[in-house]
Amino acid sequence: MSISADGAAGADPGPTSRWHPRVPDESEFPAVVRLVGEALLGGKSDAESYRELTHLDRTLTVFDGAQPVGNTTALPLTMTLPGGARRVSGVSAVGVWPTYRRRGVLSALMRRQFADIRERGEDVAALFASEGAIYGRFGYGPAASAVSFTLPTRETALRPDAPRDPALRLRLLDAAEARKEISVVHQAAAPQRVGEFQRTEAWWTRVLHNPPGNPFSDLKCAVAEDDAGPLGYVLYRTRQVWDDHGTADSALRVEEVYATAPAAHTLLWEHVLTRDLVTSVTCDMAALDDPLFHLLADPFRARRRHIENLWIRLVDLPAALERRSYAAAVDVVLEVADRHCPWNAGRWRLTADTAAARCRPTDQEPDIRLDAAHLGAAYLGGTRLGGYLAAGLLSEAAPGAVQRLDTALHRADLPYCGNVF
Ligand SMILES: CC(=O)SCCNC(=O)CCNC(=O)[C@H](O)C(C)(C)COP(=O)(O)OP(=O)(O)OC[C@H]1O[C@@H](n2cnc3c(N)ncnc32)[C@H](O)[C@@H]1OP(=O)(O)O
Repeated sequence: MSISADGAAGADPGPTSRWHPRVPDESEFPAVVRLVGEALLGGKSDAESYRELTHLDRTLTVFDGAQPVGNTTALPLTMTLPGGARRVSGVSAVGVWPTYRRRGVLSALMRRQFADIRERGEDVAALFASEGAIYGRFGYGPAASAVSFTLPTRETALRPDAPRDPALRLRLLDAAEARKEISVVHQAAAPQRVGEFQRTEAWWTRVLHNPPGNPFSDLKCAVAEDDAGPLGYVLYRTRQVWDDHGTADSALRVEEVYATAPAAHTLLWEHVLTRDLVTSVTCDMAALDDPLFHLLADPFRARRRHIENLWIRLVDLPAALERRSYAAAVDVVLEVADRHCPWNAGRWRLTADTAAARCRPTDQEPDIRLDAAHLGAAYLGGTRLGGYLAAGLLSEAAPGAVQRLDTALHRADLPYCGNVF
């Protein structure tokens, strides 16, 4: 029996599992789409839009006869990580047919997927979880948080000393027309934030899609630019509303803001906050440390709600720890429990400084005993191992070892991914 991050010691869906995941073929894909749509209670178009993004050879499906009963895929994402951008497996489209749940289908899929990811030479997997209780047992840890928020426009203003540049201009256009310009801004902004990934054409098609039946307008885009070109953009939708007295009460929903200069950021937010007829601006997802929260004259006016963002899994633990950058020197022996990637389990000596890192097997006594999920949570620098220590979920034999490791893993920015996958 092994310990796991969720404290459970459940059934091990090892090679004796009755489920044998395999790559589906093109003719089977429509049934896979239906399975994922049904499991996630998503609309048909939701699931279908995955086809463009899905690489069949990175998809695994469990069949019972001809019927697909479980699925997962690993999207190839070039994600910004501490240490630079590299290929990450973006795990998505996870679903089990409702009459097959709790019979080990997901466990069989996860186990096979980890082996495939490792074989491809990718050391980190990332996902957005539908529920918090699913992925800890598989060695994923909650690595990033985000906020959604609402701003009542009549009570909201930006600080007078917010950076403003008279050389900047703003253009409002249909989002599809702006595709090329804004992709350049996004490409430049993504490396600045741990957790963001570079968007392919298929991703842009998905981001700029206008779903039928949406009560909000088609996507609009405001681009902030100077003579050298675009420096930022905001994508948003509006909904025209008149209250019972015939007074304008319209809503504006910000889908995303990316800027490579602080003054562009100010200009874009001032644009959405001052659109005529709008009384409330909402944003479904933003980084916890989005510059906007510092720029508001009264930050209390932003009604914020905490939401979960990326979960991270170190599939090849020594490779992932060696490829990471560190904020301070550390020399620590870790004893890692890993039920689903047994090649990670055991003792590792991590020796790192701000220039390089080395992670090798050792038989030295451990300083910290923890689960692979704890290292996944801490990997992006947004979750402190000290929290798990305080909760009694990991232990340290050498006093201060967790604090030293947290210091080395520290990042000045908070991790965030602006694209749910
Ligand atoms: C990255 C993404 O795509 S996120 C989307 C995830 N998908 C969904 O939420 C769709 C709806 N749910 C489902 O399709 C399924 O219930 C799944 C995929 C969450 C789980 O699939 P199952 O085949 O039932 O999981 P499986 O039987 O392998 O369970 C493994 C273990 O996880 C536990 N578990 C599975 N799902 C959950 C859950 N939602 N909450 C709590 N525990 C869970 C099981 O009890 C079992 O525990 P044990 O090891 O202690 O016995």
